Amino acid sequence: MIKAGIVGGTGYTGVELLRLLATHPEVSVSCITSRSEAGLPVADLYPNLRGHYDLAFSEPDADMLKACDVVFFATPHGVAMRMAPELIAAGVRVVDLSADFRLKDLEVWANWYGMPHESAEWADKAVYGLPEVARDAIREAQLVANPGCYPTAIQLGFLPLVENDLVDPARLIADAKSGASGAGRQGKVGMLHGEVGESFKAYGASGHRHLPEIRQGLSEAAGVSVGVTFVPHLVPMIRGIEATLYAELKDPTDFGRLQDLFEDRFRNEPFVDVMPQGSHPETRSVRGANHCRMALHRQEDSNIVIVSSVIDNLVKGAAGQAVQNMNIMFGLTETQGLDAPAFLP
Ligand SMILES: NC(=O)C1=CN([C@@H]2O[C@H](COP(=O)(O)OP(=O)(O)OC[C@H]3O[C@@H](n4cnc5c(N)ncnc54)[C@H](OP(=O)(O)O)[C@@H]3O)[C@@H](O)[C@H]2O)C=CC1
Ligand SMILES: CC(=O)N[C@@H](CCC(=O)OP(=O)(O)O)C(=O)O
Repeated sequence: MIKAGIVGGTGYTGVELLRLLATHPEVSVSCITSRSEAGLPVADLYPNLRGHYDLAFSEPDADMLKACDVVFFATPHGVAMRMAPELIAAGVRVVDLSADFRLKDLEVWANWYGMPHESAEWADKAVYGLPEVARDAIREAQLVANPGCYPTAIQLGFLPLVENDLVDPARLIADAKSGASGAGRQGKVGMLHGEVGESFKAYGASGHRHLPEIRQGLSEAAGVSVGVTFVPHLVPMIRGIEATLYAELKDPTDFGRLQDLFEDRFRNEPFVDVMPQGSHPETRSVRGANHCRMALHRQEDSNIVIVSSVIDNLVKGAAGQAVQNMNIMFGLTETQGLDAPAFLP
C-alpha cells in the first residue's frame, strides 16, 4: 500500500482528497494535518468519513510526513514552497494543490502571490500536472504542481485549437464561472450564503492570478506566446466551473473538422469527454467526478469557435486531478479511485 499524507486536511480540497482516497485500493492515508483541529478525529469534523478513517488531525510534523510515500499539500499559497523541499530530500513524492510551483517565472509568481518565492530549485524542477499534456513527465516527477481549477477547464478546452494552430493565438477569450467552494473553507464575508445566494458577479476582470498560469500552459502548447482575456465569475452554487471559451478561426471552413479533431485529441483520455457538437455541458454532469466535459459551437456566419467546458473545481480542478497525478507517478491505473460517475441531481 502507498502511504499518503495530507497537509491541510480540514479544507475543502483536503476533505475531497480524503473522500476519494477512502476507497482507493492502493492507498492508505497515514497522516492528516490541521493546526486548528489537531487532536480531533477526522470523522468528528466530517461525518461522511465515519467508518473510513480512525485517524485524528495532527500538527504538521516533518518527521511524520517523511514516513509517507506521497504527501499532498492542500494548503494556501506559500506553505508547500517552504515545507516540500525537505520532504523531497527525504525521498517523499509531493503533489502540491496550491500554486506554489505552477509558474516558471518567479518574478511573475511573486507579483501575483505577493511574496518572494523561496524555492527556485523546485519551482524549476516541478512538473505542471495536467496529465493530458504532461503524462510522461508526471510519471518521473518528484514534485507535481497540480493545476488551478479555472486553468484546468480553460486549457483543456483550448488545447486542440492552439496545438493545431487553428485560431488566432493573440485573442483567446475565457468567460468562466465558479461555485463558492473555489474560495476554500476559511470564513470570508463575501462567501456567506447571504452574499453569494441570489446573485451573480464577475470578479478579477482587470486581472486574476490564474491568468499567467493559463498563458504559460497555452503558450507552451501553441509554441508561441498567446494572449488571453480571462474573466472569472462567482455563481450561487457550491461546486462546479463552466468556462465558455471563444477563439477566432484562421480559416472558418476548419470548423467542420473540429469535432473529429477534438474527439481524436482526447480519445485516450479517461477524464475528458467531448460531447456531440451543439451540446451544452452542465456542471452537475461532473459533480463529484474527475471529468471535464466539453462541446463545440459556432453561430451562423461567424468565424468564432465557442467551446463550453465544465469541471468540478474540487475534483478535476483539484483533489481528483491530484489523485490522477499520484496514480501516474506511482505507475497505478490512472483511473483508480476516480471511476465513480457524477452524482445527480
Ligand atoms: N477550493 C478549490 O476549488 C481549489 C483550491 N485550490 C488550492 O488548493 C489549496 C487548498 O484550498 P482549499 O482546500 O480550498 O483551502 P482551505 O482554506 O479550505 O483549506 C486550507 C487548509 O490548509 C491548512 N493550513 C492553512 N495554513 C496552513 C499553514 N501555514 N501550514 C499548514 N497548514 C495550513 C488549513 O488548516 P489549519 O489552518 O487548521 O492548519 C486547511 O486545512 C489552496 O492553495 C487553493 O488555492 C486549487 C484548486 C481548486
Ligand atoms: C470562486 C473563487 O473564489 N475561486 C478562486 C479560485 C480558486 C483556486 O483555488 O485556485 P488556486 O489554487 O490557484 O488558488 C479564486 O478566484 O480565487
